[in-house]
Amino acid sequence: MCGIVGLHLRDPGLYPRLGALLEGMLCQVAERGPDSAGVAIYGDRRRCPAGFAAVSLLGAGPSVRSVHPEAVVTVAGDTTVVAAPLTTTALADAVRAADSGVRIVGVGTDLTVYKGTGSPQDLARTYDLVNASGWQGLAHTRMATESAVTPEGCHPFSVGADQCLVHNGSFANHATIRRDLQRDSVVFDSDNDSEVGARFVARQLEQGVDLEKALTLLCERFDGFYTLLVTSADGFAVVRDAIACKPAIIAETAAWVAMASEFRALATLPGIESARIYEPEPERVYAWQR
Ligand SMILES: NC(=O)CC[C@H](N)C(=O)O
Repeated sequence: MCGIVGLHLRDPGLYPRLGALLEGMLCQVAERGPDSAGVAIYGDRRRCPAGFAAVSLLGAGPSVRSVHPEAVVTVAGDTTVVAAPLTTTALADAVRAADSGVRIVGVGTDLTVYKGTGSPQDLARTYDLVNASGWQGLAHTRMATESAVTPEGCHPFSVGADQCLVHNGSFANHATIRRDLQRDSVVFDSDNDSEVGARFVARQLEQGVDLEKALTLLCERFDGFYTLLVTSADGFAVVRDAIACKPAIIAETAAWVAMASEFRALATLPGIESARIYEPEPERVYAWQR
């Protein structure tokens, strides 16, 4: 199990409703992942003001408040979000200097990430998801297969600026790929197999490969089961393994692109009656750009 939902808005008129639409979608896949739930929001200027960077943190102490005089700090359950008028690198460095025990689980100039264990419905309230606005968002409900039920093991895995990956399934050869990446100095935050996928994609993007190609390379390298939704500063992409045994459905209208593990999560989106609805084919990358 595990539930995935994602919404990429094309119509700016819907931006104020992003969080409310996403919360409705998330609640429809709650029982697919009762262990934990995570959310990523792109473009909510209340959470990450224009000209600011934001970092999402686990295990943050009060000292992170001192990173910048204009810092905006929000605590949402296990996650603390700190936004400040700095570059992403300067903010991450300042946060680590202020609190050496903190784990950074999201960073970007347009992105805020929330993770926690517990019931997805409760967590949606904790993250104040209903009031989020923005142009893109995704959410994941987790039933753990590969690592402990902890906030660190929760998806999304956001390991590069403004990037996120959520996964339904399990990678069979993740330990081998983890070792290969570690040999190339890649550092991991959790034992989760999905983090290996996120680190692999981040590495490709870092080397100048686009999101579509990065996911094609992932299909060549990773064995096992997966439906993945991967997002970047301007992208939204879906891919499934060669057997495609994990469910996925995509719907598109002129106003939005949406994907979910199950159709019922899409059933109440505005305009769904006239959407183009289809099941993504095995090992084909579906990608959209803002
Ligand atoms: N049930 C799933 O799809 C789990 C996804 C992933 N393997 C994890 O443990 O987080």
